[in-house]
Amino acid sequence: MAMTVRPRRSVLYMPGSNARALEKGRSLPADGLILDLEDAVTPDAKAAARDTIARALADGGYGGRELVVRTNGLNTPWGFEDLRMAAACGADAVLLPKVESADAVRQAEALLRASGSPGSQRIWCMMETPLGILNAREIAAASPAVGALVLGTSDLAKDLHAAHTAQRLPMITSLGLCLLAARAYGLAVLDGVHLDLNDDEGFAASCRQGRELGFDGKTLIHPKTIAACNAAFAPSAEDIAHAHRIIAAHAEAAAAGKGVVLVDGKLVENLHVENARRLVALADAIAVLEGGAEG
Ligand SMILES: CC(C)(COP(=O)(O)OP(=O)(O)OC[C@H]1O[C@@H](n2cnc3c(N)ncnc32)[C@H](O)[C@@H]1OP(=O)(O)O)[C@@H](O)C(=O)NCCC(=O)NCCSC(=O)C[C@H](O)C(=O)O
Ligand SMILES: [Mg+2]
Repeated sequence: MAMTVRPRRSVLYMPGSNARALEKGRSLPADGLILDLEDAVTPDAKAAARDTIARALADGGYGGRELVVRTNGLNTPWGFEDLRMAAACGADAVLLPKVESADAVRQAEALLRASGSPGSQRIWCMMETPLGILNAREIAAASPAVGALVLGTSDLAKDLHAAHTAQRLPMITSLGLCLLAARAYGLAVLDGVHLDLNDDEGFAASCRQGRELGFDGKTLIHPKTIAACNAAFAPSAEDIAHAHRIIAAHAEAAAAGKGVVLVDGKLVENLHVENARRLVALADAIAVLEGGAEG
């Protein structure tokens, strides 16, 4: 059975106020772009940034990259107008900041739909406050429109009074709760940003850890980190070859009336085949995206 998987290895934030960044986004090899109206934009630049994003999306040229607009909260002077623009701009998803309840998701969804947001436009939720993390399950289940949970580890570390450490132990409980909620409800889940742009080793380690934990990809703040992130979250050539061997060996066993088989001395059952199919589907989708990406 064919399986569709959308690659979300690397998702780059760019300030909506930075027209040069929005232009650059058309040729960067990120799987997704978050055009930000929230933390990266100063209050006096919010209205102009909203117009800049609307114009950039109307102009197009972003190829197969997934396009996401991060709005300000509805408890700010800009949230309502941001949602109205986001509903009409053609973005694939709207990213709500600091989501703490299912009600907040449903309120934003009602405003989006009333402003003309198409049914295909997803709602992504920033998970970045202690209450939001505690309510991860109800947020994930709030509406079929919810498409992804995105970790906001900077705000979260601040609110937890936690340190940013190499192993990220202070974050582990929160990462785990969001992963559980996302997987339980069939959502994508993206890891938070690595703030130190001079720390290549630490960045690589956090990508590795994110992938091992089960994240689909990582959010980024600078284009120079995209390639390493894409490599970390993509299946390797060996992974892909191994997945094909698992699928073939299991099919052969099934044809002989057996439900299990050994591959390289390891037991392979249906669940491993399912995993192998997902991995192959992801690799295929990456090949299509990279074949079609400009620049
Ligand atoms: C961090 C930066 C301010 C650094 O910018 P700059 O000094 O311009 O970097 P460079 O000179 O090295 O840039 C080289 C070229 O790359 C372009 N560039 C840089 N960053 C981006 C980007 N994010 N997207 C697209 N293009 C980018 C520059 O324009 C240069 O191009 P060229 O003219 O061709 O030389 C900057 O990187 C930046 O603003 N990053 C994004 C910051 C941001 O969005 N922050 C908010 C999101 S993170 C967050 O909120 C987390 C969450 O909420 C939480 O709580 O954890
Ligand atoms: Mg934040």
